[in-house]
Amino acid sequence: MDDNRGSSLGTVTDEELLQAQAELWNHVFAYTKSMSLRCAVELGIPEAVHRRGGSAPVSDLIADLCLPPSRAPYLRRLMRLLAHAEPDAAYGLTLLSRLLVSAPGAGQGLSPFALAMLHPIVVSPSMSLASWFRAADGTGEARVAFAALWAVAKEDREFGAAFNDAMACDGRFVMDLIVRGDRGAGDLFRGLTSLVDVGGGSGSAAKAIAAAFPHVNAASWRLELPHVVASVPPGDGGVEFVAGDMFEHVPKADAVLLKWILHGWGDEECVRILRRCREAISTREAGGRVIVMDLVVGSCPADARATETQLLWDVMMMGVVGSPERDEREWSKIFDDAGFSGYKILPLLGIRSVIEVYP
Ligand SMILES: C[S@@+](CC[C@H](N)C(=O)[O-])C[C@H]1O[C@@H](n2cnc3c(N)ncnc32)[C@H](O)[C@@H]1O
Repeated sequence: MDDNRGSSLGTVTDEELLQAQAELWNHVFAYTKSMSLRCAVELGIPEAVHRRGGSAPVSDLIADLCLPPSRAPYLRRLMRLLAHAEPDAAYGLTLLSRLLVSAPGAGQGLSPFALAMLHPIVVSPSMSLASWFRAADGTGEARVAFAALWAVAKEDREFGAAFNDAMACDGRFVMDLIVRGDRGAGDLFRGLTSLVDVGGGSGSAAKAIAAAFPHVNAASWRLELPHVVASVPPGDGGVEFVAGDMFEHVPKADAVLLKWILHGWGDEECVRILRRCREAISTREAGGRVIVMDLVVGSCPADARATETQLLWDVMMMGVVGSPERDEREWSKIFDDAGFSGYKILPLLGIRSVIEVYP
């Protein structure tokens, strides 16, 4: 194993690299915390917590603030992020509500200051989580609005190129760790004779797997949307591209890789994708499995900073794409609903995990 990355840094271990990546995300998504605080203030949460004597379960907040009941799981996520930084979540919220509602001498507290300083223009252009929370129950229009924002961003050529670069860069980063196998991840692809990388993007992950594991190389595909396939030169990286839609059909193979796919979709869509994957893979006895690379919220309980990064991702995904990250219980439910018989979570990628899901 060659652990020495770059002479100026001396020896950098895989663990440190993963920590550095999490730290980078903490900075990148720092605005998510401000966005969440603004949302809480706009919704009147500090006042509601204050009226309830300093603490209130989410169900009470939903009722007190007349928010649609369907928003309860999302409000729980928002409060989870806001409360996380405090050693004692309830105490932290009490303090926050005191500060914002009744700071001594401030008369009306500091809410107006927080609102001004956390104005959407400062925090995040054209995005108001609070209006999403207030949106009428069951309409889903806010999700559509966020999805539309996301789509506009993706249509922006500069953003599109940056997004694709980011994905390709992550594919190389993760696969380098896995392929070198220092963390026991090398076993993931052992024994497989074929693999489909569903939503494989630029293909950096599939290419790394094909190069490192020639037995998989014999029959590997990347399934991508037709316009993505059309944009890639033929013969790129020795991994064949297949144009298609993962909701309709996944080509047959021993295993399917879903790297950073499912966290972008709601539960129903995930179950549909996973059903197609289940139809595609070999039996469990023959080594068939779906390899999910995604975040399992709560997978690093002893590391408060890592957990914070997970919660930032959670609220960021909830706000931008409308689909939050999942904890183990939530993952387990969608695997069950898609007809899988079991799964194993391997916390191999820092704040992200590899989940092997068995037919
Ligand atoms: C977040 S990117 C992940 C890319 C890659 N797996 C990675 O981790 O770098 C999601 C990918 O899914 C692809 N995708 C979206 N909808 C799809 C569909 N219905 N069928 C196949 N691929 C799809 C997108 O084109 C995009 O490349």
